[in-house]
Amino acid sequence: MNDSSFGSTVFSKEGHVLCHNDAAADLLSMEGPFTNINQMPDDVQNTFFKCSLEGGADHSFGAVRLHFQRVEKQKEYRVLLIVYNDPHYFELEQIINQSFDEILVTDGDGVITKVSKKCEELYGLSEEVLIGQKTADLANRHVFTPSLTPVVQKEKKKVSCIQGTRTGKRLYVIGNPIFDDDGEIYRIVFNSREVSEIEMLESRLQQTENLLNQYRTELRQLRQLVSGEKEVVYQSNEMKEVFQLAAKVAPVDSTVLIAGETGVGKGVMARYIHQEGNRNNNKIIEINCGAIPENLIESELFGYEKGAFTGANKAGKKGVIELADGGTLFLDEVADLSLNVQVKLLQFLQDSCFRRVGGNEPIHVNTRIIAATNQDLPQLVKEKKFREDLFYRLNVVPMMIPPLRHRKDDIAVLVDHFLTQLNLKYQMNKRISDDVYQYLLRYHWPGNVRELENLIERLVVTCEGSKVTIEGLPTYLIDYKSHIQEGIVVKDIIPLKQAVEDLERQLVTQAYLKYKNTYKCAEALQVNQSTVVRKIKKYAKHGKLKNLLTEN
Ligand SMILES: Nc1ncnc2c1ncn2[C@@H]1O[C@H](COP(=O)(O)OP(=O)(O)OP(=O)(O)O)[C@@H](O)[C@H]1O
Repeated sequence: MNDSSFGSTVFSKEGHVLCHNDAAADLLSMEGPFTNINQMPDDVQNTFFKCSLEGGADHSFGAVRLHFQRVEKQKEYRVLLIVYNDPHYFELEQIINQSFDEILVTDGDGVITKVSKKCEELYGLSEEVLIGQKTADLANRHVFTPSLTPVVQKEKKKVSCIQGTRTGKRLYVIGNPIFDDDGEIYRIVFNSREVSEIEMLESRLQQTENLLNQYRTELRQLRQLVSGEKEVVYQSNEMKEVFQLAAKVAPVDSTVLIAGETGVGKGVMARYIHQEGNRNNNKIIEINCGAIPENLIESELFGYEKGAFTGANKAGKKGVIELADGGTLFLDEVADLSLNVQVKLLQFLQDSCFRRVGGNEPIHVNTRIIAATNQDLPQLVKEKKFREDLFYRLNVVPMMIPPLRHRKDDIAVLVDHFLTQLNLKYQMNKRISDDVYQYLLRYHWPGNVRELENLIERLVVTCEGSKVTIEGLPTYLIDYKSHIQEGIVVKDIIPLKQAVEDLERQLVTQAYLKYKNTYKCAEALQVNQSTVVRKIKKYAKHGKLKNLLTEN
């Protein structure tokens, strides 16, 4: 006890000094040996009595700190006084004891030099009992097993394990070596935490993450509502494939030609590609080539020099190709461009440079082009209404967005998405009944996603109550269902296989007679174009189809 740099005194509960070391007398500036608490200053005595009542007390005495601790000894108790002359040590002691983890420190040989108060809870042994013991002996006595000390000593780095304790707890323990100047282990610090606590923290973390995701979604929806920016949702395998392609083309500068019926989401896709690409710090400019009069579209695209034509801005004007420099230009309805403008666009795509209307100077820009059309461009090329060379230039990466009726798996997610947005927008909480979903799934959606979006808005706004039911549906949706159900009239009983083939042949032949184009047939029959080609081959061996194909 006399070797310690701390002052230590042990009292009986009545205040008799049972023993003390020299440092205690030194630090308290008292003549030793002292025999009773009443020989000490009043404030020290008061702290002693406070400790007796409460089990522990701290006190500052001049430059030193006193720490009283009540130690239960069978039927009586004793009070231990520890005097620190180093306030930092006292502070460290407090920090260790406040730590959420149990902290146990050994020397390089595994002899415990320090433990935090939590040890009693985890191992069922007090600080006084544990200090001075070897972790290997404690492991042998199953106070905790296995001992991590030999592993840290061997590995000489941070290691961890799961320990069991004699109190029946499971601990996650991390052992960290501390080295002296010679690179030898001088201390090992172990941090232990109950596994159930970790599991509880994990589950809390999970709950917090879920909440965070929910807030993120709400924030994104609110942002979209405020900025008008639209989110893209899809579920079908068809759209998954389209988006995989979009993810591949987004980071490169290749020109993309997006084909698809009106309202399928070609504009949405163009914005998605721009947003996911490297140009998203710059803007995407969208222009509907079909909505601008033919005599204006050239100057709109390429700009004009001052005095280029009567009525022009005196200073001249930049066109959208120039304005989108560094970003993306989305040419919607590209098939509507006149042949003259097509030539100029082709030149730009080849050289990345153009001349303004009325200008001679070539202007170089770095603008990515994404084009879209709902027309059959190869057919327009055949009819010489669209330049073949421009078609190939635009069609570097072709992308086809299927009509909604060919990807019915998207309908439910789109409905939910629009419903959430509209509920947010109109501060409502409307839901859609299951039978309404069935009608929505059956319908053929000629106006595609746009039509669906508009219908949902109409239903949300006009339906009474919190649920949209079939009574609120427009009659064309209800009638469409009955049309499908009535379908084909059976007059006679024939083998099913033969009936199916007959019907298939008739439908394929009629469709091909009408459209003379496999893509249009596929659309009318609501199957893939490859299926139409296969069926035509199958049924063309004889009959009308054979004649038709030989005529062509
Ligand atoms: N996958 C989707 N997720 C969410 N909204 C979509 C999706 N696809 C389309 N929409 C919505 O449908 C509407 C029509 O989309 P968009 O204007 O992009 O179609 P489009 O094919 O470019 O039509 P058009 O041929 O008439 O120009 C828009 O309001 C768009 O936000």
